[in-house]
Amino acid sequence: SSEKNKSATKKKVVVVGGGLVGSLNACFFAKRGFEVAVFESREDIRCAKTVKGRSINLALSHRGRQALKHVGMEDKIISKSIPMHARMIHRVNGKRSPIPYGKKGQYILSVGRANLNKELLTAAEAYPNTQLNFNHRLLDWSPETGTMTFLGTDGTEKEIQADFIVGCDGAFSATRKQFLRRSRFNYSQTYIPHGYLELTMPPRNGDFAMEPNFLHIWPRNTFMMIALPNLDKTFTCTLFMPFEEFEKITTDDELMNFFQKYFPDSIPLLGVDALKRDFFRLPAQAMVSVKCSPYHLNDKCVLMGDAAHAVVPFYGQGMNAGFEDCLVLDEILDQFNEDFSAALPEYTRVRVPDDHAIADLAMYNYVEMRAHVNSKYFLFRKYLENALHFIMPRTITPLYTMVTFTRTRYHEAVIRWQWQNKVINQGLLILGTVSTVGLTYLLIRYIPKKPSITVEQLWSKVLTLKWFQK
Ligand SMILES: Cc1cc2nc3c(=O)[nH]c(=O)nc-3n(C[C@H](O)[C@H](O)[C@H](O)COP(=O)(O)OP(=O)(O)OC[C@H]3O[C@@H](n4cnc5c(N)ncnc54)[C@H](O)[C@@H]3O)c2cc1C
Ligand SMILES: COc1ccc2c(c1)CN(c1nc(C(=O)N(C)c3cc(Cl)c(F)cc3C(=O)O)c(Cl)s1)C2
Repeated sequence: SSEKNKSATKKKVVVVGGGLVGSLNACFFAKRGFEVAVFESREDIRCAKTVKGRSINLALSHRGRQALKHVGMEDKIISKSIPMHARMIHRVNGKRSPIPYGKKGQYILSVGRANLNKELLTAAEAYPNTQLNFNHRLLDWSPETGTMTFLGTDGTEKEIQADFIVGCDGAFSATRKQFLRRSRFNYSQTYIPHGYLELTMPPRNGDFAMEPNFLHIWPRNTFMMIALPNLDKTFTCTLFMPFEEFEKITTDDELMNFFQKYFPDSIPLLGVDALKRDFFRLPAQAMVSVKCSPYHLNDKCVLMGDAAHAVVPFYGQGMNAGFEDCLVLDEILDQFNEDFSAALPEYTRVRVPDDHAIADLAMYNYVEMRAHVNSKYFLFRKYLENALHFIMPRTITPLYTMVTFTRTRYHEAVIRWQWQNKVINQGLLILGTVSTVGLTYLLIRYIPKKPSITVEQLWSKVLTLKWFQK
């Protein structure tokens, strides 16, 4: 039948990794009518109790929402998330200052990672032409034949044939191994000296312990803590600190002294016992930044999400960028009428500059936050940006607004931001010069022509004074 022929002509797409990007990509390819097979090394998290080791919740913003919208998932995900309209800056003295993200409709969403992953897996599975395989770890694959080798839980190896492979297997991607063996493949990875550790802030009297619709931040230069709300009225607090600092805190007393010094207001909210338990439960996790190019290999394979570009989390964009990858490839497949041999090089040409730009931005923000962002500076910068945006809305748009609330290509947002900084610096220079010249003019203009006292008179007064002092 034509249906049979249609599916027969459509390629068999294998998605490696059933994480956030892999499961969303499965929806994108299934929606296009491809035969999709997802292979995920972990067990089906929908049956598992909790997912350990990754950030428990994430900030979803415009780019990610647009991708979810394309496969009809936006409303379902939003219904299980909490809007954050502003940041709440916590100062050492306990004072808190809200800074709105923008105009009324501009907010970001706190979503639970496990729930998001489950919803996307279920959405992918709902397509008749999609098959999910858990407990299958990719060992290797052949660019020549498209043969893929997976390791099952029982230790047996399984070979399957793929027409097209989408590597969504995260920062330590196995799919990427084949790319690393080829000439002209560029790869770099950087571990930052900071680690992160998650603490849970329980509800207080049955309700959120802090205002729920905020991204809470305790900026302390080298240290920083942020807290995002969860549907169960808890907050997940993520503490960022150099590993060598984590290593210095080995006892309850050292922990309490540290929190008393840097995050005093959070102690009663976290609860002393819960803080001690959570802090020593798991070691701090590392954060790595991975950049590579090209993202495609012939017309056989493409890397997407963290497998292509793992970024440090200091812009809350990793998942949003990975989700936008799915949307960009889909737009290009439309442009090239699904001709992979033309679409894949175009995807690399378009997407590499943008994903490298967000990787650089996130690293830049990490260095900024660590170097000199304490509460005052953070507040000053945000007020200045928002004020300039208010005065000249079409000329000055804060960088985080372009990154978080628009689909301005990441590398274009950086170019625009650099240009804006030049304009602001020149503006400040002109302002400085004009006010100096103006002030000097006023001084000269209004200082009395005829001095009320001559130099001789002034000198004789000085001598008299000196004489009195003897
Ligand atoms: C502390 C922290 C906070 C963050 N906060 C945010 C945020 O606020 N907003 C945001 O947008 N992003 C955030 N991120 C980034 C976000 O978590 C990642 O960008 C996102 O998870 C990438 O999704 P992915 O599917 O590409 O990779 P992953 O989520 O890593 O999924 C990869 C999947 O592939 C599987 N896999 C791995 N190897 C194999 C193999 N060989 N065979 C088969 N399967 C395999 C893994 O089991 C996993 O399920 C944060 C990250 C961290 C660490
Ligand atoms: C779950 O773990 C994590 C870890 C880090 C993040 C998130 C979730 C979500 N993050 C977001 N960052 C921005 C942003 O653009 N900037 C510049 C900020 C960057 C930092 Cl580091 C910060 F603390 C506040 C802002 C801010 O402006 O609020 C958003 Cl907008 S959301 C960072």
